[in-house]
Amino acid sequence: MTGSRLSSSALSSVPVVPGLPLLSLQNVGKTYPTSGGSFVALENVNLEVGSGEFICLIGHSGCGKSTLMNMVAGFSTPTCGSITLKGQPVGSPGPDRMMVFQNYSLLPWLTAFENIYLVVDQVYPDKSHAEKKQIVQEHLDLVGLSEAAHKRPKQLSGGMKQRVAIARALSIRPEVLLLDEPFGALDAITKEELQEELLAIWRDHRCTVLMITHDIDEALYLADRVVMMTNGPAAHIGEILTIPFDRPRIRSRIMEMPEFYELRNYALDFLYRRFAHHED
Ligand SMILES: Nc1ncnc2c1ncn2[C@@H]1O[C@H](COP(=O)(O)OP(=O)(O)OP(=O)(O)O)[C@@H](O)[C@H]1O
Repeated sequence: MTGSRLSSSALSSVPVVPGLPLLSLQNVGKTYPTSGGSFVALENVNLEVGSGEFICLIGHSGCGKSTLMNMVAGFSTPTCGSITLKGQPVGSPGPDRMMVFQNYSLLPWLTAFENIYLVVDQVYPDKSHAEKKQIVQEHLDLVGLSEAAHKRPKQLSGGMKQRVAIARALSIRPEVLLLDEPFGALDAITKEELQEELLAIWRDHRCTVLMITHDIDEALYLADRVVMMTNGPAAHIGEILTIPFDRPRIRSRIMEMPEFYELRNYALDFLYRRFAHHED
C-alpha cells in the first residue's frame, strides 16, 4: 500500500486514451550506488500494459521485480528510461497506484476498519464521515470481513490480514493495483481462496493488476500475460507468455488442459534451464 505519502493525484482525472497503453515502461533502467561501485539492477525494461489487464511478473530472487514495482509505485525513480501512466510520467506515490505487500503492512494499533478508514480519509478529505464509513464497510464486505471490522491485526489470521490489505488498496479505486507476492506467506488453501477472491474483484471492478509471484501455477491461473525476467545484474524482460485460457477461469478445468502444462513447462525451462540461478 502506498503508505503515508498519499495525495490526490491529477492522473485519476486523466481519461484512458483508447488504443494507448494505460501503463508504459520505456527502456527503464535502475542503477544502485553501492560501496563497491554502481550496481545495474535493471536495464532496458520495456512493457506496455493495457487498461484492465492482469500481468504477473516472475523471475528469480534478486532479478529486480521489486525494484521495478517500486518504480511503478513511485517509491523510487528510474535511473534511465520512462514510466508513464495514461501518458503522464509517474512521479511520487499516489492513490492511482496502490501496493499490497506480502507482509500485509497493516498498522497494528488500528482495527481492520480503522486501517482502511485511514487511507479513505486521506484520499477523500472532502467526503463526510458517513460516506467514508460506507466506503470502508463496502470494501470490508467485498473481502468477506464485515464481522471482523473491529479486530486488530494480531486478532486476524494471515489470510484475513491480507484481505484487509487488499480491501484497503481497493477502497480508493486505484487505476493500478500493485501486488508484491501478496499470497507468498499464506498456506495453500488460503492462497487459493484469495486467488479466487482477487479474480472476482478484478472481474467486477476491472482494475489493472501488476503482480509479482514466485508461483508459476498462480501466474498461469491469474494472468492475461506472464512477464518473465532474466537474471541480474542488468536484468530485463526475457519473454512474455500470453495466457490463452478463457475467463472466468475454473481451476479444475484449467488444470486438466494440456496447454496449461505446456506453458508451465515452458516457464520452468525459462527459469531453471535458460536462466538458471545457481542459488536456487
Ligand atoms: N537499495 C539498493 N542498493 C543496492 N542494491 C540494491 C538495492 N535494492 C535492491 N538492490 C539489488 O538489486 C537487485 C534486485 O533487487 P530486488 O529486490 O528488486 O529483486 P527481486 O527480484 O524483487 O528479489 P526477491 O524476489 O528476492 O524479492 C538485487 O541484486 C539487489 O541486491
